[in-house]
Amino acid sequence: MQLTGEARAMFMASAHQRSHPAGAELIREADRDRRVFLMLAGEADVLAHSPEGRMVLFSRVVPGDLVGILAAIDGGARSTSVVARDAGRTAWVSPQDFQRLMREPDFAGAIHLHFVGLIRGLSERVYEFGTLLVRERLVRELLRLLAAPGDGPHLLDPAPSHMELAARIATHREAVSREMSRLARLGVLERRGRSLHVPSRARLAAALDTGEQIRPEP
Ligand SMILES: Nc1ncnc2c1ncn2[C@@H]1O[C@@H]2COP(=O)(O)O[C@H]2[C@H]1O
Repeated sequence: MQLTGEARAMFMASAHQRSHPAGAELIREADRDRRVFLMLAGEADVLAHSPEGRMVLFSRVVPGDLVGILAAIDGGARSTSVVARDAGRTAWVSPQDFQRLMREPDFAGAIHLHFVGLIRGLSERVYEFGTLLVRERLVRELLRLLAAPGDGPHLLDPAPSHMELAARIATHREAVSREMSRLARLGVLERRGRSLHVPSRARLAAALDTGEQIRPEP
């Protein structure tokens, strides 16, 4: 959730700041810590591990996002872990300061919008997991990752690994590798070094209709 404008200024007025290295566990699943973090620099993954060690990726935290709200609101344990993808910096407030901020209508309004976005995203994923094939889930996930609107060429740099994509769409790496090869054969994406090039979102979206009818661009 992006915290902007007045709500961000209110948060920063009570916040402490700290830097972290790549791989730092900013939040540990089931922990009792209840601080709320605002990402200032760097990115992080919201994730959980099954008892067998399988990773599920829920979301990506980018600069400007607020994370760690649930425990601060209900006093419960952390719902997931949040792990830094690279070196970065956060601002954090205590659960008591967060509760105080929540009594300010402007701040509470921003948090309500956050929960609406979270519920919409979760509903979309439950729908996808319940009804769609891996093939369709993968294309939808790639379209979400290609955040830029419009239909020009798009670049994911660095490209997400097949393992990461599998953790995002609740499948295994082999299934993702198979589908990525199929999409490359169709000419709707291309691996270029460490990045993934998508010439057209519309053509990638058309791959949702499956079939092998899409031809590589000349
Ligand atoms: N499905 C999800 N999508 C996005 N963010 C989440 C999701 N689940 C948990 N989080 C965030 O990750 C945080 C982990 O700590 P909290 O449970 O305190 O608060 C959680 C939310 O801020």
